[in-house]
Amino acid sequence: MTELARKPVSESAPETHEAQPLVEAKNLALRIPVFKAGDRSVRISPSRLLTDLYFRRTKRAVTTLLDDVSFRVRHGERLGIIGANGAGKSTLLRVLAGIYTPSSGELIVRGTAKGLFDVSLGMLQDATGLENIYMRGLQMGLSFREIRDLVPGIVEFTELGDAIEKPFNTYSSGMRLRLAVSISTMVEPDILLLDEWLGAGDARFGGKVKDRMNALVEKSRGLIMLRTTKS
Ligand SMILES: Nc1ncnc2c1ncn2[C@@H]1O[C@H](COP(=O)(O)OP(=O)(O)OP(=O)(O)O)[C@@H](O)[C@H]1O
Repeated sequence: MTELARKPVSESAPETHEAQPLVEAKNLALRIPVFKAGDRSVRISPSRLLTDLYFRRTKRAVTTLLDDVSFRVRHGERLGIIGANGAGKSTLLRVLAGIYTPSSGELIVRGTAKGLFDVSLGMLQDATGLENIYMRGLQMGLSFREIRDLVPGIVEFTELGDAIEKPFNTYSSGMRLRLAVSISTMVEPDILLLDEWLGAGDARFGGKVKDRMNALVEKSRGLIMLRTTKS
């Protein structure tokens, strides 16, 4: 396995040559250390020490979430990744979106790869809906001016009205979902990463979300979508 690099994933996405794949993953692996609750404690009880010694437990375990994953996605292609619960599908999307850096292997992403998954991730509980729009927009690489231009459309889509000025932690779960989905769909990525098809809120809002997602799918140059198998 080659030591990795998520090769320059240019956010300012130069027009890529259509002959080049949008995504090239070669032998990707992701290994992360897993801490047990007691690992960070300075107190070690004698019984805990003896148990760890008996089972020959090392202090830090490393778990392999992805191993030897290779694939390509070309312009116009739609790739479905099917696997059982816990197979590593969402983890793979997070690697493609740049949230996790692979431990080894090679990943080339030509263009912007953004996902409609973990939609509520990164919301600031004490900040208002509007402030969260700005925060998430900046995290997505947009400028203040770009966000400001997008705000009216986002706010309208949420149908939150004046509540957009209220703190996120005062929102109902349906309101949170509306805001999160509206923010997550505000930019059109080149490569769209979908974790199952999102069902959002009530039936009417769910219909709006479906329409918006269909539009994003049509505009994207490539699509990677997850589906969980039953067993
Ligand atoms: N940050 C983490 N630390 C430790 N283990 C993790 C972490 N994230 C995921 N895992 C583990 O990695 C495995 C893969 O998780 P992942 O969420 O990618 O699976 P999935 O295929 O998307 O599952 P599902 O269909 O249930 O959503 C699981 O066993 C999960 O417990």
